[in-house]
Amino acid sequence: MDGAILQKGMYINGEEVYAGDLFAVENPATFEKIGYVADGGTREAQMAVDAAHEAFLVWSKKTAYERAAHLENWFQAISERTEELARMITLEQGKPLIEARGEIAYANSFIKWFAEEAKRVYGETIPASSSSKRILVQKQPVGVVAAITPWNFPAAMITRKVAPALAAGCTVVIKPAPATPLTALLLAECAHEAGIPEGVINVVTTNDAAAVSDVWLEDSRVKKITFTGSTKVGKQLMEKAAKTVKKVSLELGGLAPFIIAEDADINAAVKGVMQSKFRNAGQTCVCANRIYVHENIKEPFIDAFKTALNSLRVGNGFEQSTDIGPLINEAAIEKVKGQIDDAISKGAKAIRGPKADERKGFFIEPVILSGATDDMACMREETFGPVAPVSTFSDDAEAVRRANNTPYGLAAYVFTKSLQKAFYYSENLEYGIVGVNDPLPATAQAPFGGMKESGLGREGSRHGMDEFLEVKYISIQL
Ligand SMILES: NC(=O)C1=CN([C@@H]2O[C@H](COP(=O)(O)OP(=O)(O)OC[C@H]3O[C@@H](n4cnc5c(N)ncnc54)[C@H](O)[C@@H]3O)[C@@H](O)[C@H]2O)C=CC1
Ligand SMILES: O=C(O)[C@H](O)CS(=O)(=O)O
Repeated sequence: MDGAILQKGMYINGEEVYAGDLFAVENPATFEKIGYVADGGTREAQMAVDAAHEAFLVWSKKTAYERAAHLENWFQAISERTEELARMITLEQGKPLIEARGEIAYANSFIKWFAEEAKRVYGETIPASSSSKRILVQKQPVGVVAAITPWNFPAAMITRKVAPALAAGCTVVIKPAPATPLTALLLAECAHEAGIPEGVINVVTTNDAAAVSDVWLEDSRVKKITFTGSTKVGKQLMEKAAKTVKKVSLELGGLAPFIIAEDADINAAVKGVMQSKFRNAGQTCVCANRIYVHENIKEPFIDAFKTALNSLRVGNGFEQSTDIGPLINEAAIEKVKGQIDDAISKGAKAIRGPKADERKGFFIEPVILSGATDDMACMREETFGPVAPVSTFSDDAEAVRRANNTPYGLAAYVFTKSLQKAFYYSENLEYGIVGVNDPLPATAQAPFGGMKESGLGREGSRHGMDEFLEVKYISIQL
């Protein structure tokens, strides 16, 4: 092993912990090893819950104002290390540096938002039907929370869970994706610097996700599982959580329809689909996955879309000209290529954008698939890549029917200038998030989450606090 590069232990009970083995973290744009990280197992998983449980007894008894102050200090520490954090995201995940900087700001906005929400965890009194009784309702933290997070937003998917958990008075054990553990450890370092007490935040890095998460799922001291990732894994976690009736929040896969109504501003629609489709190389759960354009405006839309596609640059995220970085791994490349081949075999026409310079890396050029039909894999399965299938529709009812014809229900988009169409679509689309002329709706102030098999619960907004709180009814007989 090259001793010159980064070597990091886990962060448990305020200390750096090694487990004997290490696993490598590689740059998806160059295949270079950027660091080695401790490969935790069941012992470290247990240690983390022990630490979080001990810390919960004190952290949960702090006032909301004390917890808010700690979160504000964490926010400040992250703000001061934004560039370092952003560069780590680009190194281990590949996204363009400008997007990585944006992710740190987005991640930090949850810490700022929930530092404020901590002070607004209101209870209530309810008029009793008996004159000799008084009814109180209090909200209390659920306890130790286990967070299992993905590689596509290695910072934001952690703070979107940890910030409300800490604000509510919970403590956390985190298992980041093995592809992007270094960002998670840097966030923990910022929390340590900010003075968040030992045991409140714990990070267990591992190449054996199931071994670590099974310890947490079986431990009755862990009261909640919060997960972002594939629907397949989300279902497995939900099933295992049932054994100890843990609370569960799931942000799972999407299959976002992007509908362009007959009256839409075509240039605005093209700009919107470029932002939604190609952000993070298409590796977001809310990316436009299926583009439905009214048949009467298909040609001008495709022409404008093709021009915009050709302006994209594929390359290393550290190069200022890069719009699309690498995908996360070989399996992602194979999955995306498979969907493209399937579409072409079923009659789609591929309009390919610029290739990456010939060099290493999990690069794939962006592509529009014109003439897409709903039987194609790219129209039925989450792509997680820079592929834009375009299909036409004749009327709004058809567009809604086809958009809803999926087990997924995370995000949907509609571009129109008509108020009537805006309300028709937004009220009839079966999705937790509907962007009306807005391709980038995600923000800390708003509830983010899916319907159907795209998940359970909401992250962000005041709703994000409820996921980490128990509602206690206190009845007093006078
Ligand atoms: N909704 C979203 O934001 C995301 C959706 N995905 C979808 O999932 C597909 C596969 O991507 P992956 O990164 O492989 O997602 P994944 O669901 O396999 O991984 C997400 C997290 O779950 C962990 N994990 C995996 N298997 C586990 C198990 N059996 N028990 C406990 N934890 C486990 C991983 O280590 C990672 O931390 C993507 O192509 C995409 O379609 C992936 C990442 C984020
Ligand atoms: O998991 C994801 O892909 C993110 O939640 C998407 S967003 O929050 O950055 O829009």
